[in-house]
Amino acid sequence: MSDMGLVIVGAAGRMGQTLIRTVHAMDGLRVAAAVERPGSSFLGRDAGELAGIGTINIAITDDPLAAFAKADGVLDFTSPDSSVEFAGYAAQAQIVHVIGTTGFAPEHEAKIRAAAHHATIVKSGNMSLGVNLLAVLVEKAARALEASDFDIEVLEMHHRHKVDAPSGTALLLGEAAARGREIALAEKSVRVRDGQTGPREEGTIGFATLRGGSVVGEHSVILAGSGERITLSHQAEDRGIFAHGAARSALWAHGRKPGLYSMLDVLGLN
Ligand SMILES: NC(=O)C1=CN([C@@H]2O[C@H](COP(=O)(O)OP(=O)(O)OC[C@H]3O[C@@H](n4cnc5c(N)ncnc54)[C@H](OP(=O)(O)O)[C@@H]3O)[C@@H](O)[C@H]2O)C=CC1
Ligand SMILES: O=C(O)C1=N[C@H](C(=O)O)C[C@H](O)C1
Repeated sequence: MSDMGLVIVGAAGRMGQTLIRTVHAMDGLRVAAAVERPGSSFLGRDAGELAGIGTINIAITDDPLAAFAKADGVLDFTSPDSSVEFAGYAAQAQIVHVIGTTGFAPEHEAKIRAAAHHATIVKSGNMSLGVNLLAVLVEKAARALEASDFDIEVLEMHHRHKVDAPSGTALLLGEAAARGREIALAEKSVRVRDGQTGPREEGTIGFATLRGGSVVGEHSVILAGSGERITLSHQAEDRGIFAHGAARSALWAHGRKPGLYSMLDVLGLN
């Protein structure tokens, strides 16, 4: 069988460059095209040279429709509005769309669900094996420990360039805790605390966000009881873990029927 051809959108970004290196090195996959925005200073540059692996004869283009038409799938770590647009194109082309972008509003999520009637979409706030396994552990811990005894807080730190908060991973871990507690996260999350907050409300899930320097991604879920505390955590040391998960998702999704899947489906952890 021929290699699966993938379009990397946002090819010049931190994840885009990591994806170019990962896909180029991986058996069964090839870089079919690399896309940046119209007007980008990277247009026309060779995607391999930009990613530090030498020429791969793929010039960065601003034409996603033409790129999607000749590919089997798309790896997308861009922005919420762009990912919604790309999901529409992936639906038209009836191909695989792996979405790693974070920071979606409910309106974006609804449009992605609609696109998944025709595209095979894998979407996750964190594509690493470690974080998805952590989510399974968090769900179990939250189920085992009563809300009256243990409070749950999610703490995250990322590099100074990150534009959304809480991180997609923090929300994914919060959702896992909420599943364990059989509550709706949207009704029980406390995303900001400032000033005279009053005491902590039992059963809520709190979020705290740190930003600075070059931190790739650190997450802790703290289950705090009286006299003891459990901390489940993950440190990402290299963006390659996310790119590897995205590439693996594309291979898993290839030939599968349209729908909206998660990394838990890909990893068989669901
Ligand atoms: N799920 C996961 O495992 C992970 C998710 N992420 C998420 O991925 C996203 C990107 O992160 P990161 O790589 O650090 O960000 P960067 O800003 O470094 O990269 C994003 C790139 O996408 C480009 N882009 C945006 N919109 C378009 C468009 N319409 N067409 C073509 N190119 C576009 C940007 O161009 P421009 O600068 O011109 O806008 C930029 O080059 C974030 O949402 C982040 O949270 C990151 C790591 C792991
Ligand atoms: O923006 C990032 O860098 C990351 N974003 C994802 C998130 O929002 O959780 C995943 C990872 O932590 C890196």
